[in-house]
Amino acid sequence: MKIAVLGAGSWGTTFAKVLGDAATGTDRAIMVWGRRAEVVQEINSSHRNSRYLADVALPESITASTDVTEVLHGAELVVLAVPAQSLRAQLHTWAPHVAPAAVVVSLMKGLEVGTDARMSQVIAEELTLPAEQIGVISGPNLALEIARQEPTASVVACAHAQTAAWIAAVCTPPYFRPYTNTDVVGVEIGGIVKNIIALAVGICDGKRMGDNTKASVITRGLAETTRLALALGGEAETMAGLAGLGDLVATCSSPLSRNRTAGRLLGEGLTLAQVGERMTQTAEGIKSGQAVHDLARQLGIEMPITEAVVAVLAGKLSIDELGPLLMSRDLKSEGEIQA
Ligand SMILES: NC(=O)C1=CN([C@@H]2O[C@H](COP(=O)(O)OP(=O)(O)OC[C@H]3O[C@@H](n4cnc5c(N)ncnc54)[C@H](O)[C@@H]3O)[C@@H](O)[C@H]2O)C=CC1
Ligand SMILES: O=C(CO)COP(=O)(O)O
Repeated sequence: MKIAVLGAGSWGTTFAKVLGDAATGTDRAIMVWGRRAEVVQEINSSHRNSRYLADVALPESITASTDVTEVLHGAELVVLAVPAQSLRAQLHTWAPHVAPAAVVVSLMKGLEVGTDARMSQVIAEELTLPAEQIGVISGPNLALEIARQEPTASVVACAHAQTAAWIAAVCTPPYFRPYTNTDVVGVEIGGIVKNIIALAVGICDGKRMGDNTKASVITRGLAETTRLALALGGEAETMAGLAGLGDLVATCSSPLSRNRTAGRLLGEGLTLAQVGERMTQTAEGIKSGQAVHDLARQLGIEMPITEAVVAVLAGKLSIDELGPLLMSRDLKSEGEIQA
């Protein structure tokens, strides 16, 4: 079996390792596409990607190339792990090389700015694939912890349960346990919005705020994530699961999170441009925030934390105004779905 992983960053490389470790001793071949020749060369010569994964050793079944034609040739599973805003343009180039029967899986947690499309929708449009060939993987999945083989659960979602089960069976090494779900919308929305909530929690950290404050942001963040997911046809149970609550907790708690780190730097007083200079990896919430905000507006959904974070990112709200703005909202019942 051949598997193509497009994107040799933190999560793409880690997921390639998951795929390799899930099939030790078989003839599975995993080929990774990377933009940078030096990253590709290091994977091939030393079985490492030190730029993203320090000294983690990669399985020998993984090879890499900068030539996407070679990587996609004969791949029955194609895994996509590039920054969300770059996916559509990349798929224009990649589409002719994807086998018509291939199952395509998104690892990405972003919403496309301008179209408000989820990554599974971008894939469906650009590759003209049916829903049964499109999967999404999301959950509390900080790449470096998984690369270090720390036990982790995740969610494989596909509208067709059989495809989800097939994908899950392909990516189950001893340290990674995927659960299946047919709620693609809920799984994707959970992964997208938690990045924005993590920016807010990071801001709290940067302002040296305590755990009550952060737990309040996380919990109300889940409430607004759930509102959006339900409005789009997602399920409340998904939001209480690994791709909702699970990912939100992991991302908002971990110093490994790029989104929380970006928020912390903003909270410490750096400008967005200065944060951008410091970050070497993708913090999807910074760009997706605007798309989530636009989508919520269109649907008439209140997402106050997202709205406030987006205003901060746009320079329309100062960090010091953020807390008082959220605290002065009208009082309401916790049970109100539209609150
Ligand atoms: N790192 C993590 O812990 C996790 C990341 N994700 C998601 O996976 C996706 C990929 O993230 P990471 O691998 O962490 O990011 P990363 O920043 O570590 O790597 C991104 C990769 O995409 C490449 N890239 C950058 N701009 C590009 C462009 N315009 N066209 C094509 N390739 C480009 C980079 O060279 C790099 O190989 C994101 O949507 C992220 O939210 C999801 C779960 C865990
Ligand atoms: O999605 C992630 C964990 O599940 C990674 O979060 P960050 O992109 O904030 O690092």
